[in-house]
Amino acid sequence: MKIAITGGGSAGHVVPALSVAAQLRQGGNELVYFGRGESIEHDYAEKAGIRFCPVPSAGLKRYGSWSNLRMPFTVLRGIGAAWQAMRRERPDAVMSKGGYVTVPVGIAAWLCRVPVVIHESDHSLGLANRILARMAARVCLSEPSRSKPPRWLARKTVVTGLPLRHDLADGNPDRLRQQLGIQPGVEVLLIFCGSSGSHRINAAVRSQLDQLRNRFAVIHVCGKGKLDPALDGLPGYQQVEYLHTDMTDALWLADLVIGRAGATTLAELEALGKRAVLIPLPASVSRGDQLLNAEAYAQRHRGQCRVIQDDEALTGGASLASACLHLAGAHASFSRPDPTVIHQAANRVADETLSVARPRRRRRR
Ligand SMILES: CC(=O)N[C@H]1[C@@H](OP(=O)(O)OP(=O)(O)OC[C@H]2O[C@@H](n3ccc(=O)[nH]c3=O)[C@H](O)[C@@H]2O)O[C@H](CO)[C@@H](O)[C@@H]1O
Repeated sequence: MKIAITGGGSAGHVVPALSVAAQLRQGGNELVYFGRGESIEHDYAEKAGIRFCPVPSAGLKRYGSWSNLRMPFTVLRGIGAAWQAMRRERPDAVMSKGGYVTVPVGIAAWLCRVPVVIHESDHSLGLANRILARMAARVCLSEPSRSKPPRWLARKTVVTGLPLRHDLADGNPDRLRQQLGIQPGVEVLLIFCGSSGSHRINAAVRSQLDQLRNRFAVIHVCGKGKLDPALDGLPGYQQVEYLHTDMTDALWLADLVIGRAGATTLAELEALGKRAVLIPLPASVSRGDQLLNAEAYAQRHRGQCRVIQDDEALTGGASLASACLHLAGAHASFSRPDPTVIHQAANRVADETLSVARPRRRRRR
């Protein structure tokens, strides 16, 4: 079969999309990725060796912005580009992982009668998935819905779990420890805030570096363009913009993680049994799912997780440092993850996609 994958805007969508892609490829299926040109999805698809079809798209800014006026026209252009690519590529199904780029792709697939499977990681459907749910053949969820869905939606919904990064079972923490020159026995604090980093959390961490470095070797993933050159070479502190292939090793190496509460990040921390200080994205700048994600994680991992609100208290940084010191040395439940469990959700989404695929005739290239 030939499957088109789409999903983008942030790694929280792209990482799971690629783990489903890896399962599909293992089963001998042909892949093509639909996403925005020069984007995070383009980088990841290229690294995974998946052919890429660029599709223009734009999302709605939650704070009033003039660019919202242009958005419908960009989406229309995107539908046109995706429609043309769909007619050329003739995929048998589309697996759509969320993010605004999926809207023109999903609509074009629906117009071309290509079955679409969507996956939602969060507690409630994101805007793109809400738009595509009616057109989708299948709606995959990470966990059972908290509210009763309408009958038309319940009929096509399946709970698959959240596809975890496909190399999560293969971490090699010693390699990274050696590469970064961290002494054996020193506890490692890994800080990363989703895929783009957070100015506010970076500032809070930097204001407490002396305390944190006293207790931990600190690996700070700051986000693109968010490094502080003044801190280069500071003993016990390493800053990087982004971790690509090293991310799994960093997750394995970390004794404690400071992060946002994106669903993909939390699923990774959960799979590896990591202690965490979570600072969920506030409802003022999101639809509030991270608050629910963080609360649920803290309840499941009592004594191993602290949740701090992103407010004035965070800006001072002291609450962040004291939460880290409180959790330092706490008993952690890390265990080597079982690869079958790691690949389970990606496998299920791949199976759902193949089950709705409609084989079509393709022109010979
Ligand atoms: C601001 C926003 O809308 N965030 C949403 C976005 O999260 P966003 O994409 O920001 O973040 P997530 O925490 O869900 O996932 C981040 C992913 O990036 C990876 N990573 C991160 C940093 C790095 O240097 N290298 C790397 O590989 C992480 O391992 C993880 O796989 O999608 C999630 C899943 O739908 C939602 O729950 C979040 O609410």
